[in-house]
Amino acid sequence: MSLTADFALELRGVRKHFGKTEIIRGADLQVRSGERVALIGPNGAGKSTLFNLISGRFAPSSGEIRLHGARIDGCAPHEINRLGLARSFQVSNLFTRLSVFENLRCAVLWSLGHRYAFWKFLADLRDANERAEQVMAMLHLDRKRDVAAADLTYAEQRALEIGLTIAGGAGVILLDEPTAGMSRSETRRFVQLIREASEGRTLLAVEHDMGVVFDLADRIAVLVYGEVIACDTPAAVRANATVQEAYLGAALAVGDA
Ligand SMILES: Nc1ncnc2c1ncn2[C@@H]1O[C@H](COP(=O)(O)OP(=O)(O)OP(=O)(O)O)[C@@H](O)[C@H]1O
Repeated sequence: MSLTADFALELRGVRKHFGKTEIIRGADLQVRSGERVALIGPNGAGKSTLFNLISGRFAPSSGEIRLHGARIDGCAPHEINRLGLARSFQVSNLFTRLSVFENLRCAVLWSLGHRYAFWKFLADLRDANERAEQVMAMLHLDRKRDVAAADLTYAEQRALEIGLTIAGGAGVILLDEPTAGMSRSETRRFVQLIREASEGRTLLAVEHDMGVVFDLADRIAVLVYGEVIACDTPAAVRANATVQEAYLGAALAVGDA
């Protein structure tokens, strides 16, 4: 099988060891453009490590990571970001003293890059204002336009955090446990918001809440001991005996309890 640009994101035989311990052990994953994939697996399976590899925080020990067909393994995080992949952390990216609007405008301006011509900056600023307003409306944060990020509710901060990735122009978004720490009703609303905001974009999300996973994902990738043991539709993954045995049986039993 050849590597192609048909996939927004592709991992081939990715390995990562820390010292003598191999944490990611030949992970393969293909995410199509516009697809929403949830990455699940038991604690310590390597989900965060995989995100760190994709976003450039760590370089793989071996294997390939491709974004729209181009190799990104070994690239710095800011280079990968410029190529259109953004990672949404749990609130850590926000400028807490800046308003909602200013945060979004900063993300747009960053994506436009620094061009040291004043006339160009003014034109960019107009575009950035418009884009920031659009994303703000999409996130239903227009009523909080001038509120400092620090004064938003937790769910609003998470929404703004996702907004930064979108305002920055990312086509591929990694979400770290998007609904962690939210109440049931917040979670329901937030899943809907993620769905709307990610329309036309590619999403890879680590999520522990199986309700969210099965509600949001087009496909579910199951990582166990550093290997992707299945990547399929929610129904197929639910019915997969190996997944049941390795992880999902226990996770669903806990979720159902
Ligand atoms: N920088 C590092 N150096 C050494 N070991 C590490 C490093 N980062 C992660 N590990 C180890 O890799 C393993 C996988 O950790 P990771 O956080 O990727 O798992 P996870 O699937 O995200 O777990 P969880 O669901 O609990 O967040 C763990 O045993 C962890 O201790």
